[in-house]
Amino acid sequence: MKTIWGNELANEVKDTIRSEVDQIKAEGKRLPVLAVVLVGDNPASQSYVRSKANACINVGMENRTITLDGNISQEELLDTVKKLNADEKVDGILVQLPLPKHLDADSVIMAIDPSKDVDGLHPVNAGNLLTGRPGFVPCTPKGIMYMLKSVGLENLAGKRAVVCGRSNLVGKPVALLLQNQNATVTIVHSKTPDIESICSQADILVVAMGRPKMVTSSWVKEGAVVIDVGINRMENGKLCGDVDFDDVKDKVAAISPVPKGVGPMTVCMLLSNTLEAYRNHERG
Ligand SMILES: Nc1nc2c(c(=O)[nH]1)N[C@@H](CN(C=O)c1ccc(C(=O)N[C@@H](CCC(=O)O)C(=O)O)cc1)CN2
Repeated sequence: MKTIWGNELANEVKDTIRSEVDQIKAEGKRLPVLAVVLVGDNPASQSYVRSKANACINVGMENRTITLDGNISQEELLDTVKKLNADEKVDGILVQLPLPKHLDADSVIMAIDPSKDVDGLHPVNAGNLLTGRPGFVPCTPKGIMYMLKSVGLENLAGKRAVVCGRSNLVGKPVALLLQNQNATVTIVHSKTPDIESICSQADILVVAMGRPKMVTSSWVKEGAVVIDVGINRMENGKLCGDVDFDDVKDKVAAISPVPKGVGPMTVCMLLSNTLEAYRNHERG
C-alpha cells in the first residue's frame, strides 16, 4: 500500500510556483495578490485562512486577509466583494466557507468577478468545467487529480470511479474532472441506497461525505486507489477522515491520509489558481 502524502506533493507544487514568482520579481513586475475574506470567528475557518496567508508568504505572493464581523449584513459583504472586484491590484478573491447562517453564500459567490474567482465556484467557472472550456477549477478537486496523477492515474479509460458526496466544492467538480479523464463515474450521496456495494466496485474511490470513518474494508475493492476528503475532529481532538485508514490500508493500492492528505493540496492549488489569474490579468 502506498500512502499519498498531500503535504509532500503540495511542497512540490509550491516549489514550482515559488520559482515562477521569483521570476516575476526578477523582471520587476507587480506580484500576484490573493484576497481572502473571512466572516466571523469559526476556529477551523480562521485556521484555514491563516494557512492560505502563510502559503502566499511561502511562495512570495501577496495576501490580503479581510476579516469581517460575524454579524455583518449581506449588503456589507457584497460591498466588500465589489470593492475587491474593482481593485486592479487584486488577482484572486476567495470567500471562506461556510458563511454564518444569515448570509446567502450563493449570491456572494455570484458577486465575485469570474476572472478573480480562484475558488472556481462562480457559475461561469462551474459552467466552463462542465463544458470543457478553460476556467478556474475548484482547489480540492484540482488537488485530487494531481494526487491521482502522482500514482500514475492520468488517463482513466476503463477505470470505474465512485465519488461519495455531491457538493459544489468537491463532489460535482471532481466527478466532472474524472469523467474528462475518461473514467466511468458514479456519484453517490446520503440518499443513495446501498452505497457500500457501489463503492466496493470502484477502482478509484473519492470520499467527501463528512462522516468520520464511514468507509471500512468491506466498502473497498482490492487494489483500489482511495482519496479521503473528510476532515473530522474526534472527541480526543485528533483529526480523522471519512475512511477508516487502518481498516482499509492492507486492501488498497494507495490511499491519502488525514491529516496531510487532501487539505494541503487544497491550499497549494489555490496558489496555482491565483498565479493563473495573475497571468490572465497581465495578458489583459
Ligand atoms: N471558499 C472555500 N471554503 C472552503 C474550502 C475551499 O476550498 N474554499 N475548503 C474547505 C476548507 N479548506 C480550505 O478552505 C481547507 C481544509 C483543510 C486544510 C488542511 O490543510 N487541513 C490539514 C489539517 C488542518 C488541521 O489540523 O485542522 C490537513 O488535512 O492536513 C486546508 C484547507 C472548507 N471551506
